[in-house]
Amino acid sequence: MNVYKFGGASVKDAEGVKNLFKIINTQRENLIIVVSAMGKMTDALEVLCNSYFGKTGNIAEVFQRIQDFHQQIIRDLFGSADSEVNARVEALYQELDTILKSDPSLCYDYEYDRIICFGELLSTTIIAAYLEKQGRKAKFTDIRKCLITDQNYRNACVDIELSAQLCRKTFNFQDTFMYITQGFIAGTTTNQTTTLGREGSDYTAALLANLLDAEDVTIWKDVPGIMNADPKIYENTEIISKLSYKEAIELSNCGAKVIHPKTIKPLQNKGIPLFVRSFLYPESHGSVIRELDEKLKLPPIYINKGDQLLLTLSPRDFSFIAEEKLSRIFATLAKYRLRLNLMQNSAITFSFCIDYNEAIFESFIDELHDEYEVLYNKNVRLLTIRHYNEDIIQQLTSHKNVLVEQRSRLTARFVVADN
Ligand SMILES: Nc1ncnc2c1ncn2[C@@H]1O[C@H](COP(=O)(O)OP(=O)(O)O)[C@@H](O)[C@H]1O
Ligand SMILES: N[C@@H](CC(=O)OP(=O)(O)O)C(=O)O
Repeated sequence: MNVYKFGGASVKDAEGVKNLFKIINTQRENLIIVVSAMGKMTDALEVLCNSYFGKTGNIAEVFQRIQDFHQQIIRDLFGSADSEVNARVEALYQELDTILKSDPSLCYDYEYDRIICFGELLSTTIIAAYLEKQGRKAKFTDIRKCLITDQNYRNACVDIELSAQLCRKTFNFQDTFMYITQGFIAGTTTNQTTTLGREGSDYTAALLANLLDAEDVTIWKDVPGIMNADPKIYENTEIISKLSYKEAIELSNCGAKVIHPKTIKPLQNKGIPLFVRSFLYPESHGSVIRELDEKLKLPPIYINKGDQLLLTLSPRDFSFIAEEKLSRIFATLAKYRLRLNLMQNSAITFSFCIDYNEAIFESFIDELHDEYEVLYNKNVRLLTIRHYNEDIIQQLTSHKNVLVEQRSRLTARFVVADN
């Protein structure tokens, strides 16, 4: 059995859906198709959720834009005559409308998950109907019934044992050899919707592959494979055709957007290969991530993580930054769900980089202020160079304002202020 994952970029319009059909149509093995929301629909649903929760009043307008986007794709795929797909999609709009007309609870994260899931529910409903129309029926499966998580809304943690049982029952391949299901979303034992963290559909594909012992996973992207840098930012990038799991974990963890960081572990645990291939050139092999015996000679790989906040804390009482202080700083980071992207300490300072988040910036700093003098730089970027050499460091950092620098045997990291 294989798992294919199609992200938002691959199904951003009717042409994308037709292309998905062409790709899966060549497949002869048992297959699970995992799909994300179409195009930028998760961003649009976030705006809708914020309007609903903050009662800002333009709910109807945003909701209409979301419906118009999907209706255009439906018209392009089915013409105006297909009433069945329209009925299914209309039922989803109704369900969402009912939520939007009720008063929100006090829990933003709960409201977020029950609204944001409609991106994936709409995309899989439309694509399932299109595949059926083309004569390649894929069984529509609501992942929320079998991928079970705790109630940590927006960043839920999967109950592996229960999900394994339920997923094996659901994806049993007895009456079909193809399923279509949603990435990113999941459910609780009490039928609440949860999500696995933004861009978590790659992770869903890896989880399903692990739970069902898939042969391999392919994620279809708008790039030829894993490149030595983001081809949308840098020129003259080259494809890396083979990578070890360990290397892939390091890259995604440093911010290489091409794979979600949580994706690799479930695959590594079962030795399942991950292919990253281009949906634009499906005949090309792309990249494969797997257990590798040989030591690969890799070119310098560089990752640019923008919109970072660099903070430097110095205790007001001039005491040392020791374990107790660090553990309190970590607890504050965990409270705000902030992930450390880089850290460095001296006797009386602790510096770290996190993703900048306007919504919590002030209260986070306020919380640290009593105990520390807090200095910060907004709008910096974190540049990571794996397998570095002096030439590439020179090329990427010369004439730049480097605020922090760290080097280990394989990795060099720089916090850079561009202005
Ligand atoms: N090293 C890299 N190799 C390839 N793509 C990369 C790399 N680093 C960042 N990217 C970016 O990742 C994007 C694909 O990931 P993403 O947009 O999350 O896909 P999707 O949402 O379709 O799953 C590419 O368009 C590219 O800009
Ligand atoms: N739609 C979700 C999940 C996801 O993984 O999407 P994509 O595969 O398009 O990155 C998001 O945008 O966060």
